[in-house]
Amino acid sequence: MALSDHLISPVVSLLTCSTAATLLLAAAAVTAAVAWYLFYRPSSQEPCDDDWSRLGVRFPKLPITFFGGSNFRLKISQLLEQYGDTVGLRLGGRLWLLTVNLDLLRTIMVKDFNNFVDRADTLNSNTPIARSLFFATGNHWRRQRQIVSPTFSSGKLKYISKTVELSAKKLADYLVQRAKDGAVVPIKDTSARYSCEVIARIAFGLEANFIQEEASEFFEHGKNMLMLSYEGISRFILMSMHRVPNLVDTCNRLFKSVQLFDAVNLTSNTYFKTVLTSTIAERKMQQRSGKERKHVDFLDLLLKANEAVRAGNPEKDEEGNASLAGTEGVATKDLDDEEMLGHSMLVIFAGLETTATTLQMCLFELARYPEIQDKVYTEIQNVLPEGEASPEDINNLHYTEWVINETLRLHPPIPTVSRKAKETRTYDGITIPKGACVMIPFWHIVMDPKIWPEPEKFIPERFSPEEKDRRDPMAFICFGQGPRLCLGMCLAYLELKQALVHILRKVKVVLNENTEPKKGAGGVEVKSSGLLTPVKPVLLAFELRQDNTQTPNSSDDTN
Ligand code: HEM
Repeated sequence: MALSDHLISPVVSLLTCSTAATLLLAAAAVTAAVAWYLFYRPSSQEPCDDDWSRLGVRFPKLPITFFGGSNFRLKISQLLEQYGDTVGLRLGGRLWLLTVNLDLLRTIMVKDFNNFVDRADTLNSNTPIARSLFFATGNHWRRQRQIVSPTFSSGKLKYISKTVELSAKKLADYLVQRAKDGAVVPIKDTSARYSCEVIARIAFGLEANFIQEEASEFFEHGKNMLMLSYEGISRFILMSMHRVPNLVDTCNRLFKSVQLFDAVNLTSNTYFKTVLTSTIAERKMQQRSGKERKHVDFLDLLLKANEAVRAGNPEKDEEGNASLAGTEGVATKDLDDEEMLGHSMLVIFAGLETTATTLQMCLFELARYPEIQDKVYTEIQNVLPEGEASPEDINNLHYTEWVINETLRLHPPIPTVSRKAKETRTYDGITIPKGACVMIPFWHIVMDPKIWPEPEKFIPERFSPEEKDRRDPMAFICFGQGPRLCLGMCLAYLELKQALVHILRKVKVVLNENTEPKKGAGGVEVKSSGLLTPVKPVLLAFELRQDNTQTPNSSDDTN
């Protein structure tokens, strides 16, 4: 299911501190057991619902459950195999349309976007992040997206490119050191430190040094901002109680109104509120005094964009506007302090895990396929053999980008997204009723052999211009699609390419007897749902590429 369904679904929202967590976890487990007994028994043979039959959609006659040994991905694949590319379901008391039909997805995500602006769930939280772009609905989303989109455009990236590069060099130096030590590297943690450092620096201008530093409050709170650990229980309860009408919506309203449960870790919320509130206030004062800062960051850009809205002249930017094409409404009110805070926290949350997972899996694939790594290295040597990598140089790394895309195809960090229908609509005989949710499993689309021959193989050339022209663009939607596309896509490519340039110039990434997986042992086994997570932490080894015996000094902090 969607990120919001898996990670922040109502019951994930249950817990905010460890004592309460233990009690509530126990209560949730008992509730789940009772619910399981009352609403779903594996022996039950009676049809669970036929709502979808009059809507022109095929649907399973027996209740669907994701428990009792089944796993989410497998179940979804079985359903699609059995019923075709579009299947009607009832889960958590809601109607869900599961579809991998690319024409229908184009209609939902792009052509008729105005009827599918919202994702399936909002965040059960009373903290600022719950009001941010990812979780906003309808006109609240439109207004925020219009204000923040121009600040994330590729044109604006030139302001922050040098700052990203600084962290990429530090990452490479760190790996050189590990190569000299002969140590294996828990690459997810290292990649997460890199992406978190980049965000702290480019988003808020903070003097972050997370790559080398063992303990960092910002990094720890960034990783733990949302209560991910209760994901399993939330799914268990929601998926099982399919017969309770409007269960999810009722839980959402209840948990939010009683204020007992919060999907956000409140300690992390307080930490970020303190750090970010003072940073925002300081920056506002600087802007009022007309002082120009040496290094521009996203906060500066956001304050300017907000000021423009207040002055009645919202920023225009070809990408920002294009990303809102086909939507209604214009931003007439600037972001208030709470919204600024929420947006800042969202950038940390949305940018940290996704980019770190992609870098982790990309380095693993390069270690697994040394000949592909050699090609990336050769391209880097040809395009920018040494010195600084400007955004233009980075744009010319075509093969490197194919490798990143192939990594995203095989390992999409967010494997599923969702949409919710505002009104009832019929497309080609399929009716999606008002309030129904659409489940879009990317990982299923990107493994379809009709679209991607030999889908399990890592073949970067699939993304050459000729191959791309032959394919429906909806077949590769790992950043989403339409006006609600990932806001940080250009930034993610910049971060990933800068990291690869500086790492591969200095070291080779390899698998050996001490790595996880070991050399020749095949792929990485991942957990079946939610954000893409390997079952065992991936450990990679690095070898010096040339004379890197000197103590690294390339990353002197010039900020
Ligand atoms: C490889 C890295 C990344 C991947 C694969 C990724 C993927 C996604 C996906 C699938 C969505 C949902 C799109 C949809 O519903 O159509 C999304 C939304 C979003 N992403 Fe990313 N993302 C990445 C990096 C980032 C970064 C670096 C940032 C910001 C710093 C970011 C900020 C956001 C935001 C704010 C949204 C919500 C957009 C909205 O609702 O309007 N993402 N991302």
